[in-house]
Amino acid sequence: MTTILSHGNGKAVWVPETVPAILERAVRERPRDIALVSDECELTYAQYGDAVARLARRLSRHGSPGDTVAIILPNMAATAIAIFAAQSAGMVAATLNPDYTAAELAPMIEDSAPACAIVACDIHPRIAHLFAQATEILLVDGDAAILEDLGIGGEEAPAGPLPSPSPDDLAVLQFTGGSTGRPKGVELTHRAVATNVAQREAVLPTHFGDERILCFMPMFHSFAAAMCVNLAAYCAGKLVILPRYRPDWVVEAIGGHAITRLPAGPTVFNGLIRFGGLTREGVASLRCAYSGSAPLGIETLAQWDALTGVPIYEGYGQSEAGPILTYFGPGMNVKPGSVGPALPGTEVRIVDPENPARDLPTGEAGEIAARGPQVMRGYRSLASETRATLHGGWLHTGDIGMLDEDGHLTIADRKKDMVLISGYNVFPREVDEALLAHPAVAAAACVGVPDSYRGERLVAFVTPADDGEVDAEGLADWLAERLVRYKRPSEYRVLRSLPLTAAGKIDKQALKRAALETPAAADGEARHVA
Ligand SMILES: Nc1ncnc2c1ncn2[C@@H]1O[C@H](COP(=O)(O)OP(=O)(O)OP(=O)(O)O)[C@@H](O)[C@H]1O
Repeated sequence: MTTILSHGNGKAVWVPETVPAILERAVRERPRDIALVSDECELTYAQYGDAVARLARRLSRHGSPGDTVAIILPNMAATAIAIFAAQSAGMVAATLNPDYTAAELAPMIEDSAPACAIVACDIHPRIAHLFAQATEILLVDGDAAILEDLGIGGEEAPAGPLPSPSPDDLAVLQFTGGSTGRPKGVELTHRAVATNVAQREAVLPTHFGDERILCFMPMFHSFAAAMCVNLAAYCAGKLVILPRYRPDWVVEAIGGHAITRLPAGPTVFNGLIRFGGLTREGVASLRCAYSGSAPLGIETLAQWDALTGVPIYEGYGQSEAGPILTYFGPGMNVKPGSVGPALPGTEVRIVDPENPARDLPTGEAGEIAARGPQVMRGYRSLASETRATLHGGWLHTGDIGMLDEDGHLTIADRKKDMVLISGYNVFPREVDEALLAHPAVAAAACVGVPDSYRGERLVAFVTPADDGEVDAEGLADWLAERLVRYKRPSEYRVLRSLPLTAAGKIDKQALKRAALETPAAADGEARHVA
């Protein structure tokens, strides 16, 4: 059975009840269309569906519905196949970052307690000891090898259908990006994930059977799972998978595959602008780009627009929310710096961070709370964190933001990144934006560190644009014209590049650690100005 989700301007979209149903529709309606393209393979929807069914059968032999399947693969077609296969077998897909060290993966594997693990051959030797004896390990030596192993394209008859999981069963165990601490395992049901795909569709409609989507964002992360893997299957589009982000590969793939949709994080848009290989003609096939997972600078948006003319729609969410809560879409009055209105079926409130029962008025900054079908069931094995995050169906996001009179949300910062200087709340993101607007700055991030006099102070990290020079005094003068004194950093450090998390966000934890070290730290040159 399918249901209809009504949307602001009256359009109705299909709401799948489970995640496998998304792929099943594409297989049924577009069997001969190309579904997946990677370095090693090109699969039609019929072959994609067949590969998923065969792998699901194999997984079912080694585990039961409700068991977890750990998927530790780089970006490749097998990753998408493995996710759908686990879910089609009624099991729970847990995608883990293949670049993590064994020590980083250990707690996630312990929390997942996987019945099966699908692991890349070259990664396996260094993590083999983390799995329990009973875990069945399927090794993957490239897309071509796994497809051959599954018998895809051979003479064998296609595998028959599998029993469907129910909407309230768990579909995904999604580990958070770890930007603010140890990654937490978020439990999402089929209903949460499948409804969230339809909610996104209601705001950002696709053309069924006529989309080409580029995937270079890490597939283990919730953004790529939603905006690449599930989005492509929902619209029966072609998913072109790159092993990772490299600006020249991205530019080449956009032209070579006539890509229509480009999901990316802000650091990618920045990188592509600076790469210099983008032309209007080169991106003529793009209908739009999607930004999410971290703040898109107003400056980046303006530069991208001037260079390409392609709209970027920005949204906001977190792994705990299926993962999307808000998005701008075509036909909306897009306001730079804002992340759009709540998706249909989603409520967003701003509450007092000290007293979550108290709503704050329009325009006032407070903690973002959200409610909707996409919200998680809870964190795996972290009952007290779950109780602290979910109250009566409301997800307390740990992000600070405000709503305007149109119901559009603006993110000020993460609660954990907010800094208290001489009794004033300072959002480092506002200072980052002001620094980014300086023509000599390519990237900027400020972090708070303890200060015996002011309580906390800000340390700014910047990278120079085009390998030029950034002058700390110049930056201080620039900010003096734009920000009140207490918001200005007390120290500036210049780095060749800013550290990124595995999900491609600026790693503020690493910067905090660097800020606490002696000023003449590692990679950069430190200059005190106040
Ligand atoms: N458009 C956006 N603008 C600003 N911040 C965003 C945006 N989209 C997402 N974010 C940030 O990313 C967070 C969600 O990221 P994710 O679920 O990957 O985990 P993480 O927060 O990076 O890691 P952890 O929860 O482990 O610290 C949000 O809570 C928010 O802080």
